[in-house]
Amino acid sequence: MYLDSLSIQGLRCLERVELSLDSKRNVFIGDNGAGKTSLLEAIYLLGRGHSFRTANSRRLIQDERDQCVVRAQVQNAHGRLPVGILKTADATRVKLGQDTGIKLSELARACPVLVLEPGQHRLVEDGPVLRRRFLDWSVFHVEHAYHEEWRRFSRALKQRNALLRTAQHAMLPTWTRELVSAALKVDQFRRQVFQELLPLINHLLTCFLGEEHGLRIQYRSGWLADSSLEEQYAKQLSQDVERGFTQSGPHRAEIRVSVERHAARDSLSRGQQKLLITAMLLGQAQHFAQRNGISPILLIDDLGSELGQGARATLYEFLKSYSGQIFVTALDADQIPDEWNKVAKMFHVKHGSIEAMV
Ligand SMILES: Nc1ncnc2c1ncn2[C@@H]1O[C@H](COP(=O)(O)OP(=O)(O)OP(=O)(O)O)[C@@H](O)[C@H]1O
Repeated sequence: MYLDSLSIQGLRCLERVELSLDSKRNVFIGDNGAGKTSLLEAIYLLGRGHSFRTANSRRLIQDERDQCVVRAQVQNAHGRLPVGILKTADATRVKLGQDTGIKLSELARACPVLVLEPGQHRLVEDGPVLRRRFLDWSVFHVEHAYHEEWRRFSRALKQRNALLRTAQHAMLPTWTRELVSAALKVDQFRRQVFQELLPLINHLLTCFLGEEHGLRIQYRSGWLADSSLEEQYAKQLSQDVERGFTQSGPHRAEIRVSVERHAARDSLSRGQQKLLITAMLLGQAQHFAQRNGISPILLIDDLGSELGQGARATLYEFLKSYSGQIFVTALDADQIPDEWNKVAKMFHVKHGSIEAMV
């Protein structure tokens, strides 16, 4: 699966861009502020429905415009599929083939994409939400029943929370039973996928940080391990009523990353954090490929920045054997592995316009 061509209109400084792409490696070189990250943002938008830099679509849309549009031809095992996404300040419209009104989940399946970019230190530094999303991306892409179970869980949680806030609790046992049933499924999927991901990530951590890295990554379900979820809901009922929400469950799950009992965010340097995140994302890409037989699109912003020589060599080695399509940005061509000069398609980015180098 890869993007054959790409068209962008009205996204940040990219007024109108039309590109014919290489199925494997595409490199974008340009000065600060030229529009390189915006290009990656456009591709990410196609596969995720939102930006990795902002939750506010208005910022993504070029000043003076009221919408941005990204279109691509996806080449997959069944042939060519046109995909497109249009964003206004408060709406998103998706097109797959000739069909409009498509759900974002369908777009995500057609165009799986992962990004490695400087802002991702938040994956380590922020609370559990981003790490849950990290795991859920993998679960969604390898366990197709997961999405429905997650929706069932979210619906039951919403209903239970609404009931907790009223004085009418007659339906509470029914929705609690539904919540427990969906929660256990969600947890089971997550736990299984986490077990598959972990050895891949650990192997990459060893490559990047050496045998003695001391990092430990654990999955926590979102409720205490010493009793069943049903028992915990029974025990916590009066507190849940008092607070007006359900305190335990998959919505409180966590991927805990620690070094010698300390949270990773308190004990790793910025560079080590970057290596940890790189290992997590590359492990995720490998896992996707093992389970689906195809590799997701990899977006790498500012290739090689903040990495020492050894780590950079490990990353280049990984990318060399990566079978999926890769998009990288860099300030200078000398940040790009030498052997790529012959095989990659090179583009020059300047003031929001992008030209293939000849
Ligand atoms: N909504 C917008 N409308 C128009 N221009 C915008 C908008 N948002 C950002 N820009 C401009 O887009 C330009 C491109 O930024 P981008 O982050 O893509 O650059 P970059 O090439 O990745 O730079 P760097 O190497 O410094 O990260 C910036 O100059 C920024 O001012």
